[in-house]
Amino acid sequence: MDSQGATQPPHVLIFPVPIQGHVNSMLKLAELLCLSGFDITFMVSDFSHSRLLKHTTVVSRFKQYPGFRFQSITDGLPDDHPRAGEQLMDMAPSIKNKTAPLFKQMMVEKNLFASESRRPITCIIADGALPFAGDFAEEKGIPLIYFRTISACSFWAFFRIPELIEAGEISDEGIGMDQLVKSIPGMKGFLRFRDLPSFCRVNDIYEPNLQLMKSVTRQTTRAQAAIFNTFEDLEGSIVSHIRKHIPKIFTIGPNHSHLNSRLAEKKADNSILSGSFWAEDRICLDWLNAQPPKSVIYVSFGSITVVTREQLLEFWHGLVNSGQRFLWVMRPDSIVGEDGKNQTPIELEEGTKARGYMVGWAPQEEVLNHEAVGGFLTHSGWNSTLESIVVGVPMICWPYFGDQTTNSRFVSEVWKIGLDIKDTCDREIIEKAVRELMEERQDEFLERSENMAKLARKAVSEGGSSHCNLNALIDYINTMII
Ligand SMILES: O=c1ccn([C@@H]2O[C@H](COP(=O)(O)OP(=O)(O)O[C@H]3O[C@H](CO)[C@@H](O)[C@H](O)[C@H]3O)[C@@H](O)[C@H]2O)c(=O)[nH]1
Ligand SMILES: C[C@H]1CC[C@@H]2C(C(=O)O)=CO[C@@H](O)[C@@H]21
Repeated sequence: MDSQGATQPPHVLIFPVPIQGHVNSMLKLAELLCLSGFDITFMVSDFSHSRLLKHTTVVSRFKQYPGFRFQSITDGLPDDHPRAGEQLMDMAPSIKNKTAPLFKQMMVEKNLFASESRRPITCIIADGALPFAGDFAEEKGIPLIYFRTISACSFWAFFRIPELIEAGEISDEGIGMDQLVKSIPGMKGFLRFRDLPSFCRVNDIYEPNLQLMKSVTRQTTRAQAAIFNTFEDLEGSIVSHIRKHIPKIFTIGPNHSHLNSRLAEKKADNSILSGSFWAEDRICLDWLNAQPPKSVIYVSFGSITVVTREQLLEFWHGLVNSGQRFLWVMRPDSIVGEDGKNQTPIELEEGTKARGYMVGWAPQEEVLNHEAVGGFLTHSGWNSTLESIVVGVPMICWPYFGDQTTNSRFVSEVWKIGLDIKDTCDREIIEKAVRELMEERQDEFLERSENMAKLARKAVSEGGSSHCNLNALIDYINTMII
């Protein structure tokens, strides 16, 4: 045992990219590790910290774990920066130039967050999209584990960018959108160019975001281990390809469901841990209570997607014309472009009054778990995808960017639990897809989705793959202080 003595547990620094989808899954990880008695310092941007304080109960929730602390740091962007849509990528240089040096300084000045009751940080679990955390860990000789908040399938596609470029599959001349991609083992025969992560859609292979994603993904291999928010029955065959490059991988997901399962085992309060950056409108649950089972399609495009008014109207017409009930999340900051002067057509207002309900932000995990919900029109963010999978809700995928274009192909072609309407935004296509998912092929989609849900729940129950892997991860982190 080292000089801190046998009594103090490992002290883990958890550091997500400060955006909703990354903070959510890493907060769940934090509570999972708190349950095993670890001390945790959770590093979060000032912006997301203030959102968490305003819209969630994280402070009282984590009070039950005396070894847990939040530490906030700037993301380098002004407060009024939108942090959504195309401007999201402004975060990469601002984190690199402003957050990274400050992080280093803070770690040194605060003596790796050591105090009388806590060891200095014994292990860093950093978001894999934060390479500077890896630089710091290497420089100081602190064990590093990268946590990937995206799916294994999209990570593997990102990982193969050098081979895709080498083979001319991402090229300055471009290849056909429907051309099958050959350079990704495990995805031959169904992955088309259009299903690659959206950063691959370039005319110039030196395009900065493509190069950034290429290097960010490849540097994952320098960590001692990686954690994926997925489960073996879902993505084990893809993970086995990644293991050839990163031998120690812990698949412990779906994290949100794993947390519920561990809390239930401990007979602790297993209410949902919300990390929402917006106020959750809980009245929509009352509206859902009044709807028949599996009759509502839930519509949400996550925290970053923005749509033009034109696109919004296509969705709206498609939903109203489908004749199905819908619950639609429209974030206050999610409509761009147009001047907003256009009036909403009267038939849409009437169709919405009759069968729809709109909110600014929903308690999504609860909504998806509600018996009235029978489908999810989603942007295919990885958390949303997993949250839908766990409760057996089939999806219509309308990916917006990044990993989502790959996730949606796996939903439709590999797991066959939904439809992929990427690269279209047309009221007739939307209407047809909604009818197909909610009526014509509902039984077929529900059957496959429910089977996958059983596998997900098995993975996070005692003896399941994710459950065993989390135990192994905890043992592994414990060995770091012996
Ligand atoms: O009304 C809402 C809408 C969403 N959510 C939650 O917000 C999270 C959204 O996460 P995700 O579905 O992953 O989407 P993004 O917010 O877009 O997440 C970013 O991070 C993900 C994880 O890396 C990536 O998969 C996405 O592509 C990236 O955009 C989920 O936990 C939802 O439950 C709510 O609680 N209420
Ligand atoms: C916001 C994008 C940058 C990082 C995220 C990501 C990752 O590798 O973690 C991939 O694609 C996007 O969804 C995210």
